[in-house]
Amino acid sequence: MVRFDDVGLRYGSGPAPEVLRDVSFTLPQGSFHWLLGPSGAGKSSLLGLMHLALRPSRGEVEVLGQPLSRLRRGALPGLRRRIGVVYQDFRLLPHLTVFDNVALPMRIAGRAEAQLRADVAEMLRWTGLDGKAGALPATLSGGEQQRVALARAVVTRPALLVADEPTGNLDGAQARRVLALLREMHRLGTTVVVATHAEGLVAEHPAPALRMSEGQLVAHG
Ligand SMILES: Nc1ncnc2c1ncn2[C@@H]1O[C@H](COP(=O)(O)OP(=O)(O)OP(=O)(O)O)[C@@H](O)[C@H]1O
Repeated sequence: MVRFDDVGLRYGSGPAPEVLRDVSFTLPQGSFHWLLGPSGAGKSSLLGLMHLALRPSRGEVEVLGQPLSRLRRGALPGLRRRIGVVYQDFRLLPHLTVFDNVALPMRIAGRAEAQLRADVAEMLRWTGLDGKAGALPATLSGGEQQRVALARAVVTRPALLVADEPTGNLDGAQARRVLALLREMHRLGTTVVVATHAEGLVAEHPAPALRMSEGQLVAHG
């Protein structure tokens, strides 16, 4: 479950204006939501709060049942590990192979190498990348890189998956494929939030949406 209660966010200190204002909503565990709104509306900022990269300037953010204001500092890494993130710009590590990029969160979590190999191999099959395990990111197409980013985000089977424009640079077929994988994660029980400008894709996959405008939530349903 994700709950925002009267959340405001301002970057930096001082009198900068809030980029998010009075944002309140609840996403039930296991739900799928689109996050919509024009460029600059605050979608990435909202997702940053959701995956705990940012802290609200006011209000309460509760993620996976944990209100952040009451979270012990030492509990933050463990909570973060239960959240998968697909970044707008992929953020793959260029010197690591596809396999090692996908394995990274499992290695950070201290998983045994034998178990990890099976899970990463399964994830590469699932995303249609099994022939690319040894490739470096720079040798892949945009769609392939996007699928590596997705495989890395879900390999630890996160309870919450947050995706920022995951079909941004993809053609229609690639975009549909990435979306099918996100819907499959949702079917398996993960709470999924997808920020997008791709209204065509949204029309093809009707689901509840959070709609942002100028830092405020203007529709939820
Ligand atoms: N690191 C930052 N420091 C200062 N201001 C920022 C920062 N990141 C975003 N902003 C500002 O916050 C506002 C919301 O930006 P945000 O990236 O959340 O919007 P968005 O809806 O995700 O846009 P897009 O669809 O173009 O990705 C914008 O005015 C932006 O300039």
